[in-house]
Amino acid sequence: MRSDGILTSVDVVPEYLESARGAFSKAGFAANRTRLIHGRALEVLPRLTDGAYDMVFMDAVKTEYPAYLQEALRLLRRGGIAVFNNALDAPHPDEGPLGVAAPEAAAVRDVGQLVREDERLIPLMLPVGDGLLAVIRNG
Ligand SMILES: C[S@@+](CC[C@H](N)C(=O)[O-])C[C@H]1O[C@@H](n2cnc3c(N)ncnc32)[C@H](O)[C@@H]1O
Repeated sequence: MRSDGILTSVDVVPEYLESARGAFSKAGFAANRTRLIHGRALEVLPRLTDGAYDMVFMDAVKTEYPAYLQEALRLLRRGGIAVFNNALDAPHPDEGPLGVAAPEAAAVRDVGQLVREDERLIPLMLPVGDGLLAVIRNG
């Protein structure tokens, strides 16, 4: 982040937010550099300011990824980046040969299609972990 950047994080588990608060403090970030919001992503994101964010990183409920994309595009400034974790989820032995559970896999595929169809967006698939899909909002 830039020296005047602020990180906003949303989670449904208060203990995780407290853990994050402790980690940021331990890493030397002043309390006013982070904003930790308790709640469900699809209830909190609509309350955040349009065009005010440089990056939106998503790693919560995969079936909600298409809705997160719509929220992220509204929140990002032009040139900002939306990043989806687990975009190339590897097969899991408990979940059969198709890998991730079908509705989750379908939602991740839907994000890919939405990104391909939107001429404002530039996608980049990064081979990190289970795949990071980065989407630049170019318009
Ligand atoms: C895979 S973990 C995120 C891990 C984190 N990105 C990291 O690298 O340490 C998913 C997180 O999403 C949170 N979560 C689950 N459902 C959510 C929702 N509807 N809205 C916001 N956060 C949610 C969980 O509590 C959990 O902390």
